[in-house]
Amino acid sequence: MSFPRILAHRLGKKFSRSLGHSLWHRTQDLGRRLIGRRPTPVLRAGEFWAVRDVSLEVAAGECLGLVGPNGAGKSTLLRMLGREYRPDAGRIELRGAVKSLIRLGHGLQPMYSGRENVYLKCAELGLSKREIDARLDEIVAFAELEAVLERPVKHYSDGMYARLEFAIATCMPVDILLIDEVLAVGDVAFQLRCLERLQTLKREGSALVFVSHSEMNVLHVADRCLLLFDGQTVVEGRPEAVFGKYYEAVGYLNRDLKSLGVLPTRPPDVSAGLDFSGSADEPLQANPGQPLAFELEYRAERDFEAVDLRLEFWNTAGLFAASTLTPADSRPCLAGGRGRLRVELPFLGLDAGIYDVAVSAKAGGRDLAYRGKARRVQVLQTAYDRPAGFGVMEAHIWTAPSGRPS
Ligand SMILES: Nc1ncnc2c1ncn2[C@@H]1O[C@H](COP(=O)(O)OP(=O)(O)OP(=O)(O)O)[C@@H](O)[C@H]1O
Repeated sequence: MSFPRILAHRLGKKFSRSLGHSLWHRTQDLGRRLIGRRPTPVLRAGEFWAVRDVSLEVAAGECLGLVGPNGAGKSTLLRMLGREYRPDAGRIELRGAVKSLIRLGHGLQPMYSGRENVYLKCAELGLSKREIDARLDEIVAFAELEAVLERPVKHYSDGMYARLEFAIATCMPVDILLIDEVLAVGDVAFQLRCLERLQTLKREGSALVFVSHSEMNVLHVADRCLLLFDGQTVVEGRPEAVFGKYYEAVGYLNRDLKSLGVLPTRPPDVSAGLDFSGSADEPLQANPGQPLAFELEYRAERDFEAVDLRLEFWNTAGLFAASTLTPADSRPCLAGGRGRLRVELPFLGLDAGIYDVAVSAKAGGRDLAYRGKARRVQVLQTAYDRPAGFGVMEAHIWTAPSGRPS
């Protein structure tokens, strides 16, 4: 049975807005601690609460996500849990060894090779030489660094460095793992491997606290989430519900952003005289902001005139990301039997990630088909300055052999 590994009760952490105040207050706090008293629970001149009155509990085998806008207090809370910051209020009880993955890029020896770092860091984690020998290949394969294993890690890119550090830190079960936005440096494939690794750690009984701005990553791994605003918990609950509230709150606070409302769920597959075969092949690879073209296979029980086709893109966490809008003159007529449709999107308005492409078909006001997983598309991370995200995309569709409609 799972038991709480982390218990935090009414945690608070204050910071000062200026260095002068900070030095003065720290000296006062030190004086109080020396005589066995806690720092004053009231705010002094220039101070503010970075985290205030936050309570949480994380069981073995569970992952708690911490979400919220920049400056909400997520990292400060995590650092208190990792004993890096001493709380100014409240108390923390940790049952088991704690591993923090808060700032990747500081934990390796720059002059040593990747291989030497694996041995050094794994030995620090308590593994014997024989145990490290047995894990070396797996760690290196996970980080995909076979080709550079003998190079000093100071010559690694930021992403390579972070991959090795993550692979080493998670190569064995840990009681409590604190993770702060460390996946952001890796490419999409590595992020997915990391999420799977975190799932494995959960199954092995680790308690995880995971800070991320990536909704997809949080939904993948977190069982519950806390939404923080201005250092305080405003909502706690299932990740989907917490993100729903988060969007609502952001819309409310900024006034000019609309609430996204209730997130739709993927409908069941339907086939009424028309069906699309799903494809479990390798995902199609695409780039944000670039065109995307592919073919879809269908089977129609009879001829259908002017079929209105719509594509939907659902991310791997099952969240709706985008759909297409097809011009009225781009409604193909489908001949009975088997056939293929050619689909072209001139501009792919999606962020990096893996998406299931769902296809829905209507004709004469009737639903003919809905196929939730007709294709898979992997949108690659290219540049951060390309427009991408939620939205509606233009699409042109026609029957494959006969070419473009006139
Ligand atoms: N060492 C520090 N000294 C003074 N202020 C700090 C310190 N660390 C954090 N803060 C402040 O505390 C508040 C909470 O910061 P924190 O880094 O915890 O937020 P966050 O939710 O992790 O933000 P982000 O999403 O941008 O990483 C912010 O106002 C930040 O400026």
